[in-house]
Amino acid sequence: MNAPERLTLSGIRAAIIDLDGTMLHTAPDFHVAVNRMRADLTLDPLDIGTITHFVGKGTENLMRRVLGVDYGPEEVERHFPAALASYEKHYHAINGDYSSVYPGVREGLEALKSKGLRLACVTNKPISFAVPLLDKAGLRPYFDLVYGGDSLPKKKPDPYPLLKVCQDFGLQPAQVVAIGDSSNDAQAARAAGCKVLNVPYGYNHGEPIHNVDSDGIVSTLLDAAHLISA
Ligand SMILES: O=C(O)COP(=O)(O)O
Repeated sequence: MNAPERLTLSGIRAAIIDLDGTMLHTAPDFHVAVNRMRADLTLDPLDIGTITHFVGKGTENLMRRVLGVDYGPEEVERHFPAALASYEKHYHAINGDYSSVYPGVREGLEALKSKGLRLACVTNKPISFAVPLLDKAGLRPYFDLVYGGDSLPKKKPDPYPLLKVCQDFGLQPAQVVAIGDSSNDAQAARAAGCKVLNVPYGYNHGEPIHNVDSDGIVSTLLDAAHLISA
C-alpha cells in the first residue's frame, strides 16, 4: 500500500463509491431499526457498536447476526422471516433520520465530477433503502448509476456489481477506482481488477482498515479526488 501523499491514480474515468460508512454515517439508523425489530420479537436492545460491526454484508446477513446474539442456527432461521419483515418496516420508517453525511463527501463528489469522472454508488444496502437515503441526503444527482445489494445476482465482496458498472460505462476495470470503508469493498475491487482506495472512518466490520489490501487510505472523499486524474 502506498502512502497517500505519494499516491496518484491516473487514467481513471469512473469511481464506484460505497454508501454506508463511506458517504453516510448510517450506524444510528441501523441501531434504531434493529432495536425496534428486536423489541417486536421481545429481545433486549443491542448497543450501537455491536450492530455496526454487523453492517456491510447486506440486510439478510445483518438479521442473522443480530438474531445470532440470542439464538442458535436453527432458531435464527425460524425467526428470520418475522425479523426481516419487522426490520424492513422500521428501517423504511426512519431511513436517514439519524444519519449524517461525512465531511468531504459532497466536496469530493463535486471534485470527481468536475474531473469528468462518471460516478456509480454500489452498496449492499437494499436498493429500496439506498435510493431514498441518497435523495434525502441530496447526493442522488451525483450518480449516473446506483446498485443496491438486491439489484444484481451477486453482492460485494463478489466482483460482479463492480464489473457490471464497468460494462455499463464501457470502461476497463483498470480505468475505474472503487472507494469504500471495508475489506468487503476492497476485495470486490481487487477481484474485479479496479483500483481501490479506503477511508478510515467507516465500519470495516470492526476491524482496523490498515490491514486491508488497497491502493491507499484517504482521509476523505475530497482527498481521494485530489489523487485521481483522468
Ligand atoms: O450491508 C449494508 O446494508 C450496507 O453495505 P455497504 O457498506 O455496502 O453500503
